[in-house]
Amino acid sequence: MMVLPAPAKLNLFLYITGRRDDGYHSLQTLFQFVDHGDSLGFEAAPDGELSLSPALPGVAPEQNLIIKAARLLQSQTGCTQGARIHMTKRLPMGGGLGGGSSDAATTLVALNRLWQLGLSLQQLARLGLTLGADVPVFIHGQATFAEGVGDIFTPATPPEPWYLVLHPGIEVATAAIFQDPDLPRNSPVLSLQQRLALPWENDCEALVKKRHPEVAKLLGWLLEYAPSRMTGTGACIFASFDSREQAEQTLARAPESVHGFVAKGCNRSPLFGALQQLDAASPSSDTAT
Ligand SMILES: C[C@](O)(CO)[C@H](O)COP(=O)(O)OP(=O)(O)OC[C@H]1O[C@@H](n2ccc(N)nc2=O)[C@H](O)[C@@H]1O
Ligand SMILES: Nc1ncnc2c1ncn2[C@@H]1O[C@H](COP(=O)(O)OP(=O)(O)OP(=O)(O)O)[C@@H](O)[C@H]1O
Repeated sequence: MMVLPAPAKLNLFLYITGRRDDGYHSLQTLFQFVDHGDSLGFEAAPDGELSLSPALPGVAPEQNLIIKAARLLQSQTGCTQGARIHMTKRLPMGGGLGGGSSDAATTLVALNRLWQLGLSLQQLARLGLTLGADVPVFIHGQATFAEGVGDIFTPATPPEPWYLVLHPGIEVATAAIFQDPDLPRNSPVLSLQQRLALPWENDCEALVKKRHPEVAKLLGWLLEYAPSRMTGTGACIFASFDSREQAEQTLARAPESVHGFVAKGCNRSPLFGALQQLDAASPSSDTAT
């Protein structure tokens, strides 16, 4: 079985700079990966058959982004092969950690390899964008300053601290936040250098705190220990630390009902480290470049 990670992302900052006529928002955001996430296992199956286990509570298999990604790849390439996919879900859903998008990205990269389709990362990213706004970032696997509607990328190398990520126990619907009239949408468009030099903020944070007091309460608690922010449209929040120990000590002090994890920031996605290990084990296998 080919086992590959589907890591979480953090939006180290997120500014909303406008709204297009189609309702999508223009953003300036800095993506970084962490070395914690879901894990997916892939095995070839005959006759185009696709299966996923275990099922994700509340998500019908055909709605799962893993199956959607696999079907998309089959239909776009005419591939008649199938796959049995096993999922170890660790990332909370609707957490702003990009779990669904990361699962879709890992599925596209893995099946391109398993089925020997030979698509480039560029081609996979273009397919992935139809599944979710963040899928291309996970496919390119490099920390990125994203602009436009999240589709214009400039590689970036922010510091790679240890993070404590906390989940306030609620799910935030991304679309509802983007539809809320109270969302600020007028941050200035600045260069990456300017953005890096200014304090890092998230334009969705005040609104999500207002709509979800659980987020406000937990963020207030975490800010006592370290600089902290929300990722994406929430609900998760994160704080950065110089050492793993400091992050773990803070997690140990968190209120009992709060779930969280400690992870290292990575400017290169753990997915690509895992693919390199597969290459080293079988150098002749097909790899997207
Ligand atoms: C804001 C981010 O969390 C930053 O990482 C993501 O770009 C959101 O990614 P996502 O949850 O995969 O979002 P999608 O499923 O693509 O879009 C969900 C909804 O968010 C809104 N949306 C999303 C991205 C964007 N640039 N403008 C938007 O207005 C749209 O209403 C869309 O229907
Ligand atoms: N494999 C999957 N993993 C997680 N969610 C999935 C998956 N497939 C479909 N979904 C659906 O997508 C929704 C969003 O899940 P996801 O974990 O990607 O949210 P998120 O972390 O808030 O993403 P983002 O940071 O991109 O806003 C879920 O509520 C669920 O209904």
